[in-house]
Amino acid sequence: MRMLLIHADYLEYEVRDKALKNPEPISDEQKKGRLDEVLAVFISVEKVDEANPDEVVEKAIAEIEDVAKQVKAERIFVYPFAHLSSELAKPGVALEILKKIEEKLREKGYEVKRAPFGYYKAFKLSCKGHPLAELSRTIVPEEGVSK
Ligand SMILES: NCC(=O)N[C@H]1[C@@H](O)[C@H](n2cnc3c(N)ncnc32)O[C@@H]1CO
Repeated sequence: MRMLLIHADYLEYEVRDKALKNPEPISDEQKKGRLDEVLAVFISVEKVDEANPDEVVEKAIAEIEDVAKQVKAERIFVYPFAHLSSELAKPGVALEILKKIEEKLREKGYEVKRAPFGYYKAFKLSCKGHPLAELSRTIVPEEGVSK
C-alpha cells in the first residue's frame, strides 16, 4: 500500500465520470464532499496487500493515526487514488480495505469521510505547507517495513 498524506486547510471533491465499469454505488449526497482542517490520505492499495488485508489495514491505521497526532488533525479524508503505484490490487479487494480503514478510524473517534471508489473526481486541496504537511508511507504485509 502507498499512502500520500497531506495536512490541508480543506479537501473537496466532485464526482465526474465512472472510471470503472462497476464503480461503488453512491447516493446523490456522496457526489460531492468537503472537509476543512483535514488530514487527506491518498491511498493506492497494491497487489502485495491482497496477501493479508487485515494486517495492511492495521498498519495503515497506525501510520495514519501517528501522523494525525503529530499534526493535531481530528478529521481524516480517505481518498482512493490509483496513481501512487503500478502494482494495483484488484478493485474489489481495494474497496474492502479502504472501507475498513474508514470504519476503524471512525471507531477511534476521528471525523472521517471517504471519497467514492471507481470514479474520476475533480478535487481542490489546500496544503498547509508546514514541515509535516506532506508525507508518504509504504506499507507491506507480513514482515514488511513501513517507511
Ligand atoms: N483519481 C481517480 C482514481 O484514482 N480512481 C480510481 C480509484 O477510485 C479506484 N481504484 C481502483 N483500484 C484501486 C486501488 N488499487 N487503490 C485505490 N483506488 C483504486 O478506481 C478508480 C480507477 O482506477
